[in-house]
Amino acid sequence: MLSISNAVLTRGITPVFDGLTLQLNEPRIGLIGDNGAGKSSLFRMACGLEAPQSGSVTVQGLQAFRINAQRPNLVGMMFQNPDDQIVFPTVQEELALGLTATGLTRREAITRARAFLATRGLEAWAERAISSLSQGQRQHVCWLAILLCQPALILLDEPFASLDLPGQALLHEDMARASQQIIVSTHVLEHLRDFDRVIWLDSGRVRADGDAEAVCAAYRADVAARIAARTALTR
Ligand SMILES: Nc1ncnc2c1ncn2[C@@H]1O[C@H](COP(=O)(O)OP(=O)(O)OP(=O)(O)O)[C@@H](O)[C@H]1O
Repeated sequence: MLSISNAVLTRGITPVFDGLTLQLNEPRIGLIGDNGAGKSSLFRMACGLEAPQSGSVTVQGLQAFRINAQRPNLVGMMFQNPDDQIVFPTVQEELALGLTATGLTRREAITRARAFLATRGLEAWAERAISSLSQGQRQHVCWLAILLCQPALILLDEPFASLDLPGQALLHEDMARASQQIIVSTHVLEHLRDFDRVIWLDSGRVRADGDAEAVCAAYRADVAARIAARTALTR
């Protein structure tokens, strides 16, 4: 599905990836690693927001930078910060945005968005101003927008970060039901327990890749060792 081949990405003078290669085909893939490891950058390349200076990134064989123009519903991305994503003032307009990209008129899209909110018991949200929602509620709106549009590949960048416990449980349930490929970056490793594959990124390189439990255990052990070394230094 998502193929990254020898991608080199540099931001200003900061090297992010220096020849990253990954074939991502499993239904559920987790991305873990320290702050700055490159998780969001990988997502930005995968949805075509950022192109590598060399190498290629394709989704279903289509160059990622062409997705927006040629198949806008191929990849759905949920940003770490919902305010980087939401463009419309009300919930129903925001949800309708992705639907209009699939060919519906604005009126049809709004009707569909309202009906969808009703199926989730959230009809009261339809005309609510986005600015009146909490951070977690905005993240929920971004997730609803993805569910509504049903993109083939879903990228979730720290989707649990602002959600309360019921919201996290709901997201889990929705993900379990979804038939699409989903790639999730998170610092909360428990969320990846049932995943098919986890990749640990370390300074833009793949440090470990494979079984979810094994990769998470390796990362936890590395973090514990670093903390212990730091504690020993400060004694
Ligand atoms: N807007 C930016 N301008 C310049 N460099 C950036 C920018 N955003 C990220 N970087 C750099 O790109 C590299 C990868 O960052 P990225 O955001 O992909 O990491 P991440 O793994 O998603 O981190 P986090 O866990 O904090 O979300 C880091 O070295 C970071 O400093």
